[in-house]
Amino acid sequence: MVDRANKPSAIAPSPGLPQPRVNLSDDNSRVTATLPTGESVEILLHGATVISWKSGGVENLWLSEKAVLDGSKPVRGGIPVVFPVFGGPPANHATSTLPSHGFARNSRWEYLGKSTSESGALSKGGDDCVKLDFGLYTATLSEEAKKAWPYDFGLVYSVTLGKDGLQTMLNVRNEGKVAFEFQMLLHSYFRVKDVSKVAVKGLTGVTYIDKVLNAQIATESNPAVRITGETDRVYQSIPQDTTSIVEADQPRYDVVRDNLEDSVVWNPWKEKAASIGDFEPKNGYINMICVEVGSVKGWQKLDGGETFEGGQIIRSSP
Ligand SMILES: O=P(O)(O)OC[C@H]1O[C@@H](O)[C@H](O)[C@@H](O)[C@@H]1O
Repeated sequence: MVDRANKPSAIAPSPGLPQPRVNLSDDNSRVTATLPTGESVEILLHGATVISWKSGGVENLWLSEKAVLDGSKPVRGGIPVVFPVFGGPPANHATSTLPSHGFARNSRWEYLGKSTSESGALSKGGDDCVKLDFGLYTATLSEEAKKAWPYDFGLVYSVTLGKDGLQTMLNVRNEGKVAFEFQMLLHSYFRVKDVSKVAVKGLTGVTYIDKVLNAQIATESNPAVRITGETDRVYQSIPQDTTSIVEADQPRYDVVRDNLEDSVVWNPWKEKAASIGDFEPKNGYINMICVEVGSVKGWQKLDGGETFEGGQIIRSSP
């Protein structure tokens, strides 16, 4: 055998790349995931509520110090999932006996497992993001909720943590033969340093219902919506996909809607925060703003076997 002068050296086996770490707590109450680059997310099985999302070492979500995390009531803060009705249910509708914002945020979801994907919206290749799936079905619903909303449904909520952001998607499936109508909303509480320096952009020209002003209907003329008092507005049929939260003129969060047309902008301000028992500290309204993506104008209707999927990608600039 002739020895080649420029024999290639043996290819070294590629060292194991660091993987995302995923942990289900010993009491089966929460799932945490951390990327090798340091980003992390924490989700309670109660409500499939994301209660923490950190990037660049900074917490992006506001969580009340008095938030009840034991499953006895919805979580005040993080990202509660609102389904199948937004706000107080209307009389004469199939949701009429449900609690405000529905049952999803107050039900125990099942953890369906993790996957890493190279093709997701937040992936740039390799194992650089992790997707956590949670399920809620008619069979696992409380008897009370089952009675109040007697449809055969399945929800899969996927939370994907990437280096560049967080994606949360809700998939709704009608598992039965009878059609049902629903609304959905992802009630994100964003953490800010000082809400008086915040502007919400991307809503110009959009019609909204002002819940603080007796549900008066108005059109947003301001390219930068500022929060100067109690704010509770339901922006409808928004043509622009992205709503941006800017703080002290610096980009802070971009909220990109996926197959959802509406967004609620909410801040309780001083008096309302004082009246909410689990809202602490009482001046915490200074450090939060809710921009909640959803489908809340009218109803989504699903016939038997049909599915709907909608959600958001949030990018943070800490
Ligand atoms: O206190 P809850 O049920 O969590 O709701 C908080 C707020 O949620 C917002 O989505 C509503 O527009 C507000 O009207 C409401 O006050």
